[in-house]
Amino acid sequence: MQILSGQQLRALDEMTVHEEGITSLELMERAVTAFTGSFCKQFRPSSGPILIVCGTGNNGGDGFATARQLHRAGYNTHVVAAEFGKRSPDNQANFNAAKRLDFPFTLLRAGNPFPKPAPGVILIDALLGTGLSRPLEGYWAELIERWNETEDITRVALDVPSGLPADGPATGAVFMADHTFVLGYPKVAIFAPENAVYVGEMSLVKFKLSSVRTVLHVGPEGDIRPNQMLTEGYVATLVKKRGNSDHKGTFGHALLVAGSFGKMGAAVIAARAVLRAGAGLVTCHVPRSGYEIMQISFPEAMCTVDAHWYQTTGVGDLSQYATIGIGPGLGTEQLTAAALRDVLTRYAKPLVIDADALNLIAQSPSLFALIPKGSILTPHPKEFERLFGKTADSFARWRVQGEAAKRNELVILLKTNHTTIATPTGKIYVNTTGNPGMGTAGTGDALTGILTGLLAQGYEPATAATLGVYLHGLAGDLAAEALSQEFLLAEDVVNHVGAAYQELARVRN
Ligand SMILES: NC(=O)C1=CN([C@@H]2O[C@H](COP(=O)(O)OP(=O)(O)OC[C@H]3O[C@@H](n4cnc5c(N)ncnc54)[C@H](O)[C@@H]3O)[C@@H](O)[C@H]2O)[C@@H](O)CC1
Ligand SMILES: Nc1ncnc2c1ncn2[C@@H]1O[C@H](COP(=O)(O)OP(=O)(O)O)[C@@H](O)[C@H]1O
Ligand SMILES: [K+]
Repeated sequence: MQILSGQQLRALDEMTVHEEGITSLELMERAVTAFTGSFCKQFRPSSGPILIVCGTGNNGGDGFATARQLHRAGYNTHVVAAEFGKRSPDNQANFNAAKRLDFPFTLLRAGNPFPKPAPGVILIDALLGTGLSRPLEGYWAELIERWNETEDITRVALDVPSGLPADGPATGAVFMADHTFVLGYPKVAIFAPENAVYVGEMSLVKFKLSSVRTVLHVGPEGDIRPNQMLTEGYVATLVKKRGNSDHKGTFGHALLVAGSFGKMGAAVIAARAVLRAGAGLVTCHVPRSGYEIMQISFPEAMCTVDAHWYQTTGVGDLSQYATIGIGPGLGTEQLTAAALRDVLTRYAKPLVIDADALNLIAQSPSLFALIPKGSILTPHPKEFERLFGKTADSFARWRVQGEAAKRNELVILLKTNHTTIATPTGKIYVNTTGNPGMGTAGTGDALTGILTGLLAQGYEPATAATLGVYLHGLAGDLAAEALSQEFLLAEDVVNHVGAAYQELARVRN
């Protein structure tokens, strides 16, 4: 699904009004009806009294219309109408309509005593939406800060948390929502890891709008940032069907170069993931000390053994492998750097490069130029920084990520709670699966194995990366559902890849 900028969203509203011959007020009512439909599924009239704080723009207009609809649906509703500017016409119309109804309605001007929500209140923030033009300041910033500190209330943001710019870093006060109901299309700021604290749990509220294709030419121009949100429906279409006569030769033979003394677990986790993702065969190249560990832990894997007892110093013939995954637990010794250089020099097909292989490349930048086109790099933010330098925030990081992927014809991941996947064509996907339970040792190794397993099966690199990242997060979600986030181990993620495939098959059929 397309991620739209504030400018594109405004253009889409105008296009919808124009194409359908409706008024912008009717469009607002449509958006709010979709929102209250979604809201009422999660919060019942018995969930608590509703306090809706409305600003003077269209976000506030949505707020007044929400109050009217929730009041009619039997919710105990109270409106606070903030007065900090001139009301937009649709805001004024919904303000007037809400005022005529018999629920508590308070006008709030800068300097008034701060309204204090009672314990148990569900506070709906409709102060500011995508029209934010400067940071929140003074009285209104303080109001937001106070509400952020109020305990025993549930904070719900309508469209975006007030104070959060749709397209750039937040600089002033921002409402900290427990739950954000995003209207129409996702805005990029909600995916920045530093904004997770403001967005909380996200729901996308869908309603009828014109085709996004009509506004893709709208700015900001030259902006490099995530432009596609991965959805289950889309990812499900990426999974290849298996032919009845296919066999382990068809599904590819992957080489995994991973593990060193004390870090053989990374190699075992990744090797399992290669086969669980569906590859036909996996051979693991391991140091001598890792041979028995691998054979006993994972008998399905074959092994080639390095001359060195503790680390990888040289990998043999590469010609038989459909792809290579290199890096998990590899260590960063000089002898291993030489082995990596040798692999990158001799192997021309796309491979998966992770962890210590990325650290080795960061230490010897001349290795970067040797990476075969189409390869998938999987840094987490620290590894990303070592490779590409320091960046101020996610927006700067996304730009560097997108530019590097395009310039070098690589697929570059940035692994976070919303992993982004930059492709050589300039698309940047953002992932929507995964959970904090996956912040546990070895889940990155599992991802490397999954990606290697998909490349081995002949998936194009960008497809392997988008499907692999989504599948990995979905497996983590299903594992957390079954076991709890706290209990989760990397092997649980690998063990739920099957259930994740089944879920994708269900969505597709
Ligand atoms: N397609 C959609 O998604 C739809 C979205 N609508 C709503 O429209 C909203 C956007 O409406 P607007 O463009 O009117 O924007 P806002 O409702 O965010 O408000 C903008 C107003 O606030 C003022 N303002 C901006 N920053 C301020 C600050 N820091 N302090 C004080 N005042 C500030 C502006 O000067 C302007 O008057 C969306 O967030 C959404 O809620 C719906 O009404 C219609 C359909
Ligand atoms: N809060 C979270 N939400 C979603 N995914 C997460 C979260 N925390 C971690 N992950 C995922 O878990 C993986 C961790 O990878 P990495 O940091 O390389 O771990 P390791 O080095 O231990 O294998 C990444 O794919 C990351 O996206
Ligand atoms: K809001």
